Amino acid sequence: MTKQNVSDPKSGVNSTMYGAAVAMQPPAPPGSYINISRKTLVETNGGPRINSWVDSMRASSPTHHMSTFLSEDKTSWMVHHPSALDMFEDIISASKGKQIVMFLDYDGTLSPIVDDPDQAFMSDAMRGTVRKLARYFPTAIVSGRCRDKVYSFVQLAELYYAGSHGMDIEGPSKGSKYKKGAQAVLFQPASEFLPMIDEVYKELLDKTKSTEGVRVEDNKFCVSVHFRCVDEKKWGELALQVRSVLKEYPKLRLSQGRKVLEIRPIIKWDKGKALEFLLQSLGYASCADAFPIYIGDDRTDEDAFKVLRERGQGFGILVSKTPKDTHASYSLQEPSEVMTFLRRLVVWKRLSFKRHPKIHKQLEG
Ligand SMILES: O=P(O)(O)OC[C@H]1O[C@H](O[C@H]2O[C@H](CO)[C@@H](O)[C@H](O)[C@H]2O)[C@H](O)[C@@H](O)[C@@H]1O
Repeated sequence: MTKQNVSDPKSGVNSTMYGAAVAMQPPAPPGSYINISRKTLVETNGGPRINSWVDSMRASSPTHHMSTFLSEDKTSWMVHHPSALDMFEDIISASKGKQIVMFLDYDGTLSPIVDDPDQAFMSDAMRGTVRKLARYFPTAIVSGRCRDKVYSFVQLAELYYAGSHGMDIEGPSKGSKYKKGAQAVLFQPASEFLPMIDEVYKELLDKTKSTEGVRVEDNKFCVSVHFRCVDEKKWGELALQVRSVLKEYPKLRLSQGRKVLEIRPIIKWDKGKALEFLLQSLGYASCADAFPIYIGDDRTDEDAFKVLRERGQGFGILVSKTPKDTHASYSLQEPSEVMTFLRRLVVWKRLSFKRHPKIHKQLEG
């Protein structure tokens, strides 16, 4: 899959671009992701670059089924990103002697993707599984959504939450029961951008109101413009509307998720930084102690997968039915497989506690 490192001298933002974000590039291959650079954002006025926006919008959430991929592509994908269920024993043995710390994305990982973002509920079975998981492992939800919103879906007070793509982090009110010295957490590195984000949210609402099916979501430190329900013929029009707002805001950047344009501050903070921050807050700054497992389905989760690869610590697991360009080590196909994987972790831990009942009692208490 095509992949380019792009440095924008204007904003100083370096972004990895996959596929068609640069003008006149061929369309991105299925399954790749795009960050639209500020250059593309501000230096053009319609024409071919809007076409590349539309290409990248198309590539952000491919509809291709696994059966449409060449068999060598599928084989190569499964060799390089095998199922985390098939590799469960290997994952466990790699974690030996370390505390597993769980990081879970929300949409597309714990809840299925649906048309209406307000209806993306997780099942009671998934909630029960995550509750049990958090009994045995420090667990954080890391989401692009506003923290309050994702909390209202998950409803588990014992978890850590990182909302707005990691720009709004809060720990459980009672603190961590896993590690002495874990700090109480509330961290909002983009708070100075709140008035700007609020302004942009309102402008985007106004500017896009004529486009049927568009949905603008206020995620507190970032804004999502959903085009899942917008007719594909209108994507160019929507791209123009969004660009006309954003060109006035050099301190904001645009990236893409699954049928969504994500607008956020250009600060160097993302889900990967949030993961590192949470590990440190939990008292696991040293790689020797902790084994992080991050499960996510989206472009923004790649920042966290990349951090784990670079640190050589733990693993990333990509939730996807189709081959994608990813820094994750393993794959799971859909939220139901995520639930199975989490349940196996719980069962494995319970069994190991049976062999060490004293530790079990301490944790349960
Ligand atoms: O980091 P996440 O928890 O995965 O959040 C990323 C975005 O997720 C939501 O949008 C996605 O899910 C919606 C509901 O299934 C779907 O309609 C939409 O097309 C997807 O992009 C959420 O609404 C966004 O605000 C998040 O940024």
